[in-house]
Amino acid sequence: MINQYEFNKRLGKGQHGDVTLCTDAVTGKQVAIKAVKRKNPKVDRMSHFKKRPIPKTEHTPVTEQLGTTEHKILKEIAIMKKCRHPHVVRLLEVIDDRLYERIYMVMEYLGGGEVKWRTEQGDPIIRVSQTRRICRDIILGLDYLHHQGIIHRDIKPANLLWSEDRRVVKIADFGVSHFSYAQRLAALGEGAISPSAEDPILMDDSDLSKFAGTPMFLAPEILAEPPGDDAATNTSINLEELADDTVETVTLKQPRITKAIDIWAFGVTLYALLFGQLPFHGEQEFAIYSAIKECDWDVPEKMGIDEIEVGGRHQDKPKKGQETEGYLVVDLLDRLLQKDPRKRITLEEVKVHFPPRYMRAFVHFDA
Ligand SMILES: Nc1ncnc2c1ncn2[C@@H]1O[C@H](COP(=O)(O)OP(=O)(O)OP(=O)(O)O)[C@@H](O)[C@H]1O
Repeated sequence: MINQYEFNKRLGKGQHGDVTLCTDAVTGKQVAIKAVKRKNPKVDRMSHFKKRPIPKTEHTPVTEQLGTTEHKILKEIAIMKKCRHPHVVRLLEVIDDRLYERIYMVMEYLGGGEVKWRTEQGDPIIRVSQTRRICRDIILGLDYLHHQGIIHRDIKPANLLWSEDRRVVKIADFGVSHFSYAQRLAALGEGAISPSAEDPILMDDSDLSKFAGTPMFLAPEILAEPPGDDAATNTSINLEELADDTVETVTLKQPRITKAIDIWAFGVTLYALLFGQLPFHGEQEFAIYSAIKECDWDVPEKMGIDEIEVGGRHQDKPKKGQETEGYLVVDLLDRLLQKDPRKRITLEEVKVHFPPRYMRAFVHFDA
């Protein structure tokens, strides 16, 4: 028990600690508590080993423990504290246990678990209509995050959690997320906020010198610069892990972290949910990276567990109003998986053509 929370059962294990289902003895409500050790010498040694000297940026690092477990957790907390949205997992309280050097993140509990995207045989596991609902929730959640200046950096099915009744999906896991003051300013208009109003830990952008995320979901602009020597140590990573669990952090010379990387990862996620497979393939990690950077993707004949006809990767443009669902899906994927981030569709554009409340099909484009 910690404060009024009774620990029930373990929900999962993250890199920095366990997530446990707990009951709030005062309200009787269930919550999920992530318990993290402030100091994790083993993880810190590994990240120190992987890290290169931090380049100077306009924002000076705010903490001496930069890059340590403690810094990562404090940043994750600062980011989650900013968020209050129906499609973003809510942080309810933080308990700082100085005696045992632990931080407890008390979060709302999402009882439906992670969004699953494939069967053991590698087939789709959900219906196309369900994928549409999940998409709507991600778009709304992501749009909110981007307006807050937050780039999630690890959008993938495993970081999307279902509510108990499976009506709602929420974006979770802000372990590698980044706060961009410039993006926040752009969303609000100049003069709307001052940097001093922000938590100093958020203003530290030294983490932009690294790419973080899950390899199969990384945007091509992140991979554009050849990864350093330390990336070579990753070549033996199991490909199944690459798709589901592994979060890599490798130093890059020129960061290109903008909100467009979340749009790309959303595109990969949409593809995964529809087809039960990923759009880019390769025997090894670097083959996958070059496929992401250089290759086009293809589509299976059918999508969803309901096996709806897709109609092929390149389809003739139908007359307005006569678009099949397959055509609309491929069109949307095409715009999400644009290799050039400047040409990639924005969430504003997706929303204009894809009003969430009237979502008959995936998207309607005039152009
Ligand atoms: N609010 C929540 N409600 C229900 N289950 C949750 C919640 N948050 C996390 N979980 C579950 O706990 C597991 C671990 O979550 P966590 O975010 O710590 O792990 P992770 O994704 O491996 O992150 P990291 O690598 O940053 O430690 C996840 O698999 C998730 O299913």
